[in-house]
Amino acid sequence: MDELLSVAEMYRADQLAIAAGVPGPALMEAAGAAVVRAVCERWAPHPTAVLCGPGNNGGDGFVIARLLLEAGWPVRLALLGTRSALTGDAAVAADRWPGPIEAADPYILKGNPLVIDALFGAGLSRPLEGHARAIVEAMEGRTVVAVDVPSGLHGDSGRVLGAAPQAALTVTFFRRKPGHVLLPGRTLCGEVVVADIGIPERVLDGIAPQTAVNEPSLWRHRFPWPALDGHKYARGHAVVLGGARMTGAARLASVAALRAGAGLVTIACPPAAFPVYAAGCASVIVDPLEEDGAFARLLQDQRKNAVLIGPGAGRGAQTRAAVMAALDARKACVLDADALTSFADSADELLDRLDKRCVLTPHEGEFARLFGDSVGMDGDKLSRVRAAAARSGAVVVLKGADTAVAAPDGRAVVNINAPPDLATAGTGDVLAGIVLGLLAQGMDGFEAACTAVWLHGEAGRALGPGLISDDLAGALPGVLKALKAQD
Ligand SMILES: NC(=O)C1=CN([C@@H]2O[C@H](COP(=O)(O)OP(=O)(O)OC[C@H]3O[C@@H](n4cnc5c(N)ncnc54)[C@H](OP(=O)(O)O)[C@@H]3O)[C@@H](O)[C@H]2O)[C@H](O)CC1
Ligand SMILES: [K+]
Repeated sequence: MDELLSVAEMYRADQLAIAAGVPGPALMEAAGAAVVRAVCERWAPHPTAVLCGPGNNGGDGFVIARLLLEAGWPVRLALLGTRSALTGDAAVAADRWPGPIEAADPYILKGNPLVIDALFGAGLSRPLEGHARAIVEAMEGRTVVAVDVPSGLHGDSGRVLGAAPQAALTVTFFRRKPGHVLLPGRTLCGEVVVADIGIPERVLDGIAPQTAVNEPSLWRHRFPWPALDGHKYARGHAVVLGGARMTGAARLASVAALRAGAGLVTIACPPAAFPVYAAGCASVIVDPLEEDGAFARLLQDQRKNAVLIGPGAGRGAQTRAAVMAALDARKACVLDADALTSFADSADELLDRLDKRCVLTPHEGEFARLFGDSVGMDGDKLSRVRAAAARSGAVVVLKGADTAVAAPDGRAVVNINAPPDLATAGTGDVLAGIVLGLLAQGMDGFEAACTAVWLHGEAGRALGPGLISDDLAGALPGVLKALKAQD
């Protein structure tokens, strides 16, 4: 599993490693050596400036400068702050640096195309200002190798505090932090190398991380592959509420639910729209809702076990009533788009009714409308999605290029396989449909959401530039085949 450790958890990992007998200076030596290894694998020796900060990130810098010098590289080292203010392992590392210590002014970058950024790492505590900010800004246009994180990037949030350089390579230690995968951090880090510096894996038992990169090892063992002796009803009967006018959304979602493995999919729609839906995918059942209360009656069929409401549903009382009908019928639910926005003025009415069999799939705008009052929009993506899941009791998928998924019990993942090509109309409807298809097959809400987000990203990658949402469901068989081959 690819855990993501918060800054506090990373410090804990350090302490646990030291308590287990790995000396602090040995960790710093290994950290520096790992950076040098990564650098030497990518570049031939050329003039390099190592910028060291006042803490242990700077200590790593002193090790790196010494090892590069020993490897024959032309190296200059500059320190932000004074040598006498260095303490602990950083002071030990500075003692072992044989060369001059220069002042960290932008001029040191002149003539040094490669910059090792060891100014601030996990200990960044406030926005960069003044001198620190000036030297970070002066790195623009150079090839930057960041130690742990680009200085100014916060390891928990992925946000920039004041300024941060664009790194070509970031070498971090033991595990990545959320800031390496959340935007804009992920972009600023460039290539990320995770180095083993001798922290024993078992320290994770004492930390029990709750955050991970979304990858198949988290949920593959629960994927509902069809049984040889199964039949279609064993694979669930999913229902999609179709709207009167934006009919494409429900059609995209229904096909995606089928491709994700649901045994049957029904679109329930206004009678006037029946011909449009019926002319769509032949594998989808279309059921016109002839009179008031017809949707609730349709859901009385116990075999219909999962419901999607929102894509193209229209905003207002009718959609709110449909959501309440699905919740009253105790179906596994995916609520997306208009189903979320319809509760913008009465969020608590919805949030008080949800449970972990409900998956909400908002983008940032829908999230603000539904959770703006209870959770707020100031926090980073991971904190907000976690707070939203805790508030609602539901699984929340906060969509974007760095989609994050949280369960009400505190578990969360960040998804990293989605290409930018997925930023096109209708792809959210397809995602909602994949979640629906997995819920219909009995997957638990959090696992269904994580699986769906990953499958959606892989389908996007398989198609690449030029993809439109109509293509995505068709790419799922190939993605699923490859996933199955890994078993
Ligand atoms: N297992 C590991 O991950 C290992 C990591 N190592 C490296 O250690 C750093 C973390 O070191 P730490 O000393 O805790 O923190 P930093 O070096 O990142 O920064 C702390 C100093 O920076 C000052 N600071 C913080 N923010 C600012 C700012 N905006 N402007 C100016 N100065 C700032 C801070 O000052 P305070 O006043 O806040 O105290 C500190 O002086 C980790 O990232 C790794 O690189 C080890 O090598 C071992 C293994
Ligand atoms: K750094």
